[in-house]
Amino acid sequence: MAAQILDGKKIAEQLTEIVKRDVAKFEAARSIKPGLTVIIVGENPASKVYVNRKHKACEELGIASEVVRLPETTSEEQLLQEIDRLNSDNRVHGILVQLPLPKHINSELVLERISPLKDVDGFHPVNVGNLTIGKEGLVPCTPYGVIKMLEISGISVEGKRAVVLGRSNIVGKPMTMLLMSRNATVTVCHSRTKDLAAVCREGDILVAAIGKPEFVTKDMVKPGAIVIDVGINRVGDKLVGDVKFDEVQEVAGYITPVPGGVGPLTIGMLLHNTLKAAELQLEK
Ligand SMILES: Nc1nc2c(c(=O)[nH]1)N[C@@H](CN(C=O)c1ccc(C(=O)N[C@@H](CCC(=O)O)C(=O)O)cc1)CN2
Repeated sequence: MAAQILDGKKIAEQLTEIVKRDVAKFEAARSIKPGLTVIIVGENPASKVYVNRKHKACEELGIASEVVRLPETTSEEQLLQEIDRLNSDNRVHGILVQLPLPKHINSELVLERISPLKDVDGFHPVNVGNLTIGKEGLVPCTPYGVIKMLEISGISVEGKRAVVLGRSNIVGKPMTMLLMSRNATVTVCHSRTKDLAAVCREGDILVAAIGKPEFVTKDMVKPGAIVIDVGINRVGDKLVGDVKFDEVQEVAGYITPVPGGVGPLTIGMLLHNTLKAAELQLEK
């Protein structure tokens, strides 16, 4: 029997409704609007689309949104100064620097400059450290979106064998922590793992985040498994995930498509994090 498709667009709409209600409650109680500032450097066409979507989503939810557009020639120092300015502006609760940055700018340095309390991407070492010790404050949006997708779909990870394919700081590692703290037994595998297919086949849950188009094939999936595809790869004019959808859906129990799977939840989680950041700053 073909897998049940987890429809990210529908689930993201449900998530947006929840965040919208929470933002309204916050504003009524505090008389403050949560505020997000997104910085984009350069003219990357996909980045421009994502930044516009974030701005629009904020407007729809009652979050104050500002986009700082800087030219490709912006120096690292100028960008750091802009972050310093936003760090000390108390109307700005969340700061996000859209990635990728131009090659002459050190992304790590830039992301570490954002105040951990305003780091709505959850990429700052302080937030990474908190997640590692089981304190979920500002959590990276994509893996957090996967968890919300499973929760909203009524799928529990408790006690399940989960395999995370990919060990990036942005997805693989935080995904592992989030699954582990929800009592899944997690194996992380990557490009150097021996007998990768056999390891992947152990997963009741398989999260593919390796950044290789259609890498996961049918023989790598346990029958009935929950297959979450985090990959977004452009191949020619087509968008494909890390999973070979057509053949894997024949064996999986649940599967996320690309597009229309995990991607749409990323922006919902960003809005959730913006509200969370505003709450954290008011607690201080
Ligand atoms: N600072 C950050 N930069 C980037 C992040 C991030 O989380 N923080 N992630 C990506 C871009 N991104 C959000 O910024 C993002 C990517 C994809 C989607 C999405 O909804 N994808 C759709 C397909 C969209 C399309 O047609 O192009 C899907 O998967 O269905 C949302 C947000 C890199 N930079």
